[in-house]
Amino acid sequence: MITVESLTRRYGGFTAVDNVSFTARPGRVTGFLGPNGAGKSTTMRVVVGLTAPTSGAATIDGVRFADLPNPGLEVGVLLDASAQHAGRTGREILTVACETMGLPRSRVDEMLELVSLTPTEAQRRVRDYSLGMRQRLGIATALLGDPRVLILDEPANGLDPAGIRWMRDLLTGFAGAGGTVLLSSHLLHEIEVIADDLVVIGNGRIVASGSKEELLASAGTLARSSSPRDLARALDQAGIPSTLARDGSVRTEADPGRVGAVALSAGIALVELRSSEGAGLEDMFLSLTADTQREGAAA
Ligand SMILES: Nc1ncnc2c1ncn2[C@@H]1O[C@H](COP(=O)(O)OP(=O)(O)OP(=O)(O)O)[C@@H](O)[C@H]1O
Repeated sequence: MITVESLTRRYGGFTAVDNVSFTARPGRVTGFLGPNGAGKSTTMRVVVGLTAPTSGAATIDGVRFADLPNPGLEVGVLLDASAQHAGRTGREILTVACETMGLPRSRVDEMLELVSLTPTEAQRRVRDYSLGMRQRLGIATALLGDPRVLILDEPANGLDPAGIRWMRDLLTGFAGAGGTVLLSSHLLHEIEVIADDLVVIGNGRIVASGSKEELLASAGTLARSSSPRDLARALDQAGIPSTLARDGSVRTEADPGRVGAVALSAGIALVELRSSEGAGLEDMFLSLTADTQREGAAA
């Protein structure tokens, strides 16, 4: 289990991660979502001991990553596939990692086969790898020590469609066998398919967390009118918090009936009123992070 408790990370006067708490549990894939610059990578870097927290803590089964005696045997990490030693071949990278972890060399070939890197590709220097090949090598390195926890930042980045499906099956199988997976991705469809739990972050703060079903079921209502500001104001006056996206849609946790009644009594004509339930992860993500999106929420 990964536990993040009241984690804050500041850079000078800027707070990149602000009092973040969540858990990623065994047997489940936890999707970590948020707009660009929301604080996902910083949080993951703190979890794996690459960045020190300003305050708060992150532990893996109760132990800080830095205190794990042989971390590669317990936690598989892929944060930046391009950070691998560019002058080494894929095979060399896996061989060195095997030696560091005290594993038999036979693991190298097992992992190369698992991630579908051919013997010829394994002899090539990493600087000549495509992004998808680097990603596959990074996954091979993460899985080398047969860990029970995986922490992956954008692992599907650069993978071809077959690679994405392979990754999906791999992570689902890993969690199905009792492993813990914490996974960040901008590919919301991928997350929707494989995640059991979601943690959504915006501007360094958690804006939602819980099981995927729970969060998707509470997606609320979307309304449109030719005077969206008036609608948002009328809802506010009725004690219903709402978010006005730049595309003019108004989103709220209240049910459509209440929103319709407020619009009617305020004399505002609605051109669209619907429950966001079943609208999927993209709608939920845009709605939850509307205040923190650079572009404002899309339809
Ligand atoms: N070493 C650093 N010094 C100063 N600011 C930093 C540093 N590392 C990260 N930040 C800032 O912290 C914020 C969070 O960055 P982070 O990389 O965690 O975001 P992210 O959610 O992973 O974004 P993306 O989806 O774009 O990868 C950003 O504003 C970033 O510029």
